[in-house]
Amino acid sequence: MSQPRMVNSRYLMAETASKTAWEDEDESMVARDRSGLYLNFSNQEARARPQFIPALGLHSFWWKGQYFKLNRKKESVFDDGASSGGFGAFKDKEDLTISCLGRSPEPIKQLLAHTKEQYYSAHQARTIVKRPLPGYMRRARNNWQIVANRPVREMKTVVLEHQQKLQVLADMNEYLHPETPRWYANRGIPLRRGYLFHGPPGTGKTSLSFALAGVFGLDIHVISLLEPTLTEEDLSSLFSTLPRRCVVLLEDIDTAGLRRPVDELRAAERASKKEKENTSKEESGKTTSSDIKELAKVLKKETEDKKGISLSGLLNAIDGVASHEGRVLIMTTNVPESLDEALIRPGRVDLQVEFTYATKEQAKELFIRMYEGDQGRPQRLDDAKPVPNGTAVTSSEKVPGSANGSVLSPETSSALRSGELDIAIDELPEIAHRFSEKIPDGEFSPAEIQGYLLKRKKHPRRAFEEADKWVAALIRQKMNRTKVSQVQ
Ligand SMILES: Nc1ncnc2c1ncn2[C@@H]1O[C@H](COP(=O)(O)OP(=O)(O)OP(=O)(O)O)[C@@H](O)[C@H]1O
Repeated sequence: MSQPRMVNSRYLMAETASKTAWEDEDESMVARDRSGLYLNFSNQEARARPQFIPALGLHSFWWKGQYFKLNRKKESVFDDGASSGGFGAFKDKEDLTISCLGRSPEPIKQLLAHTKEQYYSAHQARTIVKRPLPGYMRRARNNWQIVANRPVREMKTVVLEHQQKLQVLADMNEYLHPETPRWYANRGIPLRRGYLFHGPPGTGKTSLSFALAGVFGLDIHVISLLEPTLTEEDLSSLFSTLPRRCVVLLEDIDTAGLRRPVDELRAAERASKKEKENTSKEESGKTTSSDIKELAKVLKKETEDKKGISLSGLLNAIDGVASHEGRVLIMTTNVPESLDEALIRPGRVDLQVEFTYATKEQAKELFIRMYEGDQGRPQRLDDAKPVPNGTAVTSSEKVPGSANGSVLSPETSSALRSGELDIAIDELPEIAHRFSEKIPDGEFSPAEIQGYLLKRKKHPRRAFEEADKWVAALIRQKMNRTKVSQVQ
């Protein structure tokens, strides 16, 4: 649609432009209620300006001095659902035919290369998030669906020990290097890399995974083992249909209740045997071996009926023959101790990263990040400068007011100058420091601190002043193990 001839074509189709949550919107298109105080989104789509695209049929345009014809054809085809094992249904199939004058297909090849380039430059600063298709739609060839296309999460927004970040970045950078596959192949090592991110909830495990996908420009494939319709066969086929390079995020592997059918059964058998023995001693040998067999049968049935992914099913998927090589697997857990050793043995997990409750230093960084101006540009490759281990770190990695940098970023300065915040320009590092002094070391998660600050989004001074009360209330809440917070 960037072709002037196409935009001015006399045959256009108007589409309601539905936007994703991340797309910029024109404020003037949003109505207000009668008081003028609150935004009102009723009939938002009807009010939005339509988007014009070439109508079905024949169009023509010029590109780089060459005349092209574009034919848009749409037809309904019947998909009998045989490949998906589902029900048949009519589906729209669209064909775009591009032709040009002359005998050589070269101009068309160039045009396609150009469109591809345009598409990628528009999507460069975004991360595509994919999840498994719903159970009934899974197909042999593609089981993944795009669920989000969001702006890249910049690495600097994940507050972690600098060294920790660098370690993962360097490891992943080396693994993704084009020469790595040959190196692995020459040594007969399967081309896989696995990380275990462990730590309490809300400490940044998922955030770091997204930021890593952003740094390396990879799509992220998220699987929750808690998904009720996910079978072991699905899991294997999901792993076998991954793209060449990608991040796979297996969340909360501990809560999945990975069952271990054989072990469980044996343990149950042992327990029941013992119980029987005790009873039989008491009842002077009335129990027969057929009783035990009967019980084992019932237990076996129960185990088989249990839904979910077994440990061997998961191991099969992540390193079985069908498992795609080249991917980076990130597993996250709140309770690493509960994991089976087999799951985290070297080769399956190559690097463990521990996430902890926030230190004072991290609380300070979170404070500064919260009140930074939001004119931040998406991270670009030319913003990155190499560090000795070969990994790129953005210049904004240095945190204002922290040990490794003391200057405010231009965005922060401009936000402060524009009077959006309730403090003066040079006060932020000092207030951030004084705020962090009030936060007990290693007791609150970054998510908790972020939540508190978010409620005082434009008021760093208030956030600092009310921190004592909030800290005391949160400590009380944690001690009493109550979910109800007194100060928010
Ligand atoms: N280290 C951190 N730096 C910056 N933001 C963080 C950090 N930890 C948590 N947050 C914020 O807290 C929220 C939850 O974080 P995230 O989902 O990454 O935590 P998690 O460790 O994966 O939690 P869970 O174990 O519950 O999945 C996010 O909004 C994130 O921005």
